[in-house]
Amino acid sequence: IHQKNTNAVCLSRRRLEGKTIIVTGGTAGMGLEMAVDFANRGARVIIACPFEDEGKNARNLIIQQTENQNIVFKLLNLASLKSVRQFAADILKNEDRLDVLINNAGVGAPRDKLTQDGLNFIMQVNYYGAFLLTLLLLPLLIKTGKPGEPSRILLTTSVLHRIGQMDFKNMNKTDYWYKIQIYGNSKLCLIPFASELSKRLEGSHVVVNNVDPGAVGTRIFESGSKLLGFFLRNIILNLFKTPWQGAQTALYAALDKKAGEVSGAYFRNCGLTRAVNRAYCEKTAKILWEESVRLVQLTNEEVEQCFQSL
Ligand SMILES: NC(=O)c1ccc[n+]([C@@H]2O[C@H](COP(=O)([O-])OP(=O)(O)OC[C@H]3O[C@@H](n4cnc5c(N)ncnc54)[C@H](O)[C@@H]3O)[C@@H](O)[C@H]2O)c1
Repeated sequence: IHQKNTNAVCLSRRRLEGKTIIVTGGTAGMGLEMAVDFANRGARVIIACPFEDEGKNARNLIIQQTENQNIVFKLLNLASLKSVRQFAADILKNEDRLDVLINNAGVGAPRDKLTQDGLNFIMQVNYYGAFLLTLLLLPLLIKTGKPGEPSRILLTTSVLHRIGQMDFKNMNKTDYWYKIQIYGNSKLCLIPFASELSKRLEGSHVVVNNVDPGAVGTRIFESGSKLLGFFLRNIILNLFKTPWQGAQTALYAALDKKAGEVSGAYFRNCGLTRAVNRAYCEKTAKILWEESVRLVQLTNEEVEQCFQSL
């Protein structure tokens, strides 16, 4: 239904005065580019990550570049269920609206195998953390969305979802031969999550979509290996999109009028496309939902509360 923009640049001229946008990981890479763009359009932009210095520097840089003072940095560690709950509670208490939630933060290389919550580190940052945060912020998103002007949730996936697996008996397995497998698993989970959530939000003015930025030259896959680091910096990164280019699909999905008319969809290169077929199995999506609720330790009453204002 959409004309594909082959230059893959978000052409929207929409202004965002009076709107509030959260960009997780809006402190580096593509997230920082998104935050600068939203700030230039006049939005209140909340950026979040677990690193105080990175966050403060990013906030200063955005204010300097855009002259928009309405930029907030908040600590958020997606690898901790407690931190996600604290961040969400702070937002629900202090913000009166939330127009766009961009679940952008992600990690590629494992730091710790398991987190304090007993979950696989990459799975928790890339998937469970985004799952919990999104559910907890639903009341504010539902309150903000209006007919013709929905609030929007974006979930950042990757072409690597294609190598992903979902083994419900072993969701937090760490001993894969290729570490990139866990990254693929986490990115695959975000697709049935978007489908299932979009169904549960039917009748509301909230849309939820996946965005796939393509291959982008950021620090995400930097590891301790000097040789790999050399290849990444000098060879691979030059072939990839720049962070600004990589940010364009998320900007399109957050701003374009037509992109706000679909839910449960997958965007790449500023246009609609589809994920791998098995990502759309309804039965799998339902099992994944239940399993995720259990693993992020949400009670059924809490889940009901998230949707209460529907
Ligand atoms: N770079 C690529 O080629 C590529 C391709 C497809 C998808 N993606 C996805 O795009 C998103 C952005 O990646 P990027 O390439 O800009 O990476 P990046 O490493 O430059 O930025 C990642 C951001 O996430 C934040 N972050 C890291 N750990 C966190 C945690 N525990 N809690 C909260 N925030 C945390 C970082 O502080 C940073 O702001 C990620 O979800 C990534 O998986 C990237």
